[in-house]
Amino acid sequence: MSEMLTLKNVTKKFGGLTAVGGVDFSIKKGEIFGLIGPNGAGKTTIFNLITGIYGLTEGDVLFEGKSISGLKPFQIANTGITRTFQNIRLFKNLTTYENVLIACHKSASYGLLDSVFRTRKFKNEEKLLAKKAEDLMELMGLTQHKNMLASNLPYGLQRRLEIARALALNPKLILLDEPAAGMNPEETLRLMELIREIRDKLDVTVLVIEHHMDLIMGVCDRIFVLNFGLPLAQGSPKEIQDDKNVIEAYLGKEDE
Ligand SMILES: Nc1ncnc2c1ncn2[C@@H]1O[C@H](COP(=O)(O)OP(=O)(O)OP(=O)(O)O)[C@@H](O)[C@H]1O
Repeated sequence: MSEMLTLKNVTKKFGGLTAVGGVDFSIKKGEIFGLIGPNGAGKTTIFNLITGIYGLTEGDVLFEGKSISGLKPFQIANTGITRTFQNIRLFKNLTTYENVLIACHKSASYGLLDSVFRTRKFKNEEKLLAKKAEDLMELMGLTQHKNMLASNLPYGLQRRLEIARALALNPKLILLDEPAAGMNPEETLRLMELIREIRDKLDVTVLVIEHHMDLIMGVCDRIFVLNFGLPLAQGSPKEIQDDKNVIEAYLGKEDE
């Protein structure tokens, strides 16, 4: 498996606070990679550094072997990295279908005149984009809620809709920021299956931040643990579960 994303000595300081310091990890193509750590450990900051929302203080981020540090967020999205957010960001007054379809239109190749004169090119492409939106809704279990306003969807489905929208941009790598937040155990289990399907059916590599340990341990190939912005451990779910430092970071020392 070739390396898809590589973080080298990734560091972000906010004034005197080192939110992320000296983080190194590599994600291989086709992996489901987990990023965990206690609250405030720096996980979302790492997503913001990868996607260009924040600039790096030190270090480098490479995507498919090329540095992407310094690129603007839209340029990074164009290389094939998309994400979801901890606080859901949907078009609340549009339907499920419209939310996905708008994102699909990012890949439309027809011009303004084609759309004004409704040329054959326009009509053919519109059909393909509609089919793509339908397929994504099907994959994410949203078809029966197609015409519901995003604001009226139950919370768990809004999270799935966010993922469908991120997938509509044809990513090679998707970053999921706490996708199971607010979900019940049954919804979380379904989400685990969906994350596997995204990797297996769409050939998308996944980097996921999550506090639900059942999800992380059940779905990830490898896991990276951050504590106070610093690397704490890296390994398979079993290795992480048995790691003394990780147990201490989450539960505290036995004699405390
Ligand atoms: N824009 C910012 N300005 C100043 N400090 C920030 C900024 N963004 C994050 N921080 C700080 O950086 C640290 C890491 O925050 P971050 O949100 O990345 O943690 P997290 O691991 O994602 O936490 P959680 O699990 O609670 O979402 C925190 O101390 C936070 O207050």
